[in-house]
Amino acid sequence: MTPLRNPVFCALDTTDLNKATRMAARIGDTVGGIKLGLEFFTAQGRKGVEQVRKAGDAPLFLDLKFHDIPNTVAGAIRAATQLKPAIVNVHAAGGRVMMEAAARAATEAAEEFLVPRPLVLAVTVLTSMDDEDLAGTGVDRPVPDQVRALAELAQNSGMDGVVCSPHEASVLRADRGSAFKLLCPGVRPHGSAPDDQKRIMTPAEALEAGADYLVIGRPITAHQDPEGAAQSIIADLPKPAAPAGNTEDET
Ligand SMILES: O=C(O)c1cc(=O)[nH]c(=O)n1[C@@H]1O[C@H](COP(=O)(O)O)[C@@H](O)[C@H]1O
Repeated sequence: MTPLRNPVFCALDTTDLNKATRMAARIGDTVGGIKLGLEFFTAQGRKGVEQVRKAGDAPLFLDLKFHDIPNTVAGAIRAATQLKPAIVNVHAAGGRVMMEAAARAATEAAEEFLVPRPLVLAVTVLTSMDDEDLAGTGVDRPVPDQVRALAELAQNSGMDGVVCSPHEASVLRADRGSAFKLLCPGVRPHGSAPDDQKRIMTPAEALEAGADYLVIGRPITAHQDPEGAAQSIIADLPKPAAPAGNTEDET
């Protein structure tokens, strides 16, 4: 993936094409990337995605969270790859064979259609869920244990990284190494409402915990000044460490 200007993907969760296009035009050159997900795609489809990405001129995370039999997911990844997203995703709970098929489909589609290969990430446990919600699905271990197990499965199945909450970022960074991408929603600047998110941290805390990318939606899009909100979130991020050997001569 080409380097981003910063790690923040802004989620444009709306069914309204004009609203999404206007928002992309307003914040597209401030944020690191734009995320379009199920709400927008179900209403506006591929043409809508193309229109928003032209308006925003920022890398696209196409968040469709595929979870189906391997053949169906491979076909969906193939179709998604043609839209030239930087990132696509599937649910890790779809299992090893499904994730292997997804990774292979991204590689093959990129070669066939002469487009960049997107990163394929696996969603572990949704950031809107806590232990009780997870237990309700029949999984009795605590959320962090389930996230660690799904991340291991995802890495062994050829995923480029996972979607997790910032709460799990530091342990996954230690478990899975520095090359495995960690993309974290569930990010809220100080003073923002959690909304339906249950495992949250601030943008700075999430990056310090080891996140590579942050997904932030409503704290920007529902703000009365979305550009200002995005700029202030980005200004407060810790600066990346300078490369080794690049220290200034202080004499
Ligand atoms: O895959 C995702 O992007 C995702 C995974 C997850 O576990 N939690 C989560 O919130 N998301 C997405 O991240 C965005 C978060 O939006 P806000 O809660 O408005 O910041 C939404 O578009 C969600 O669909």
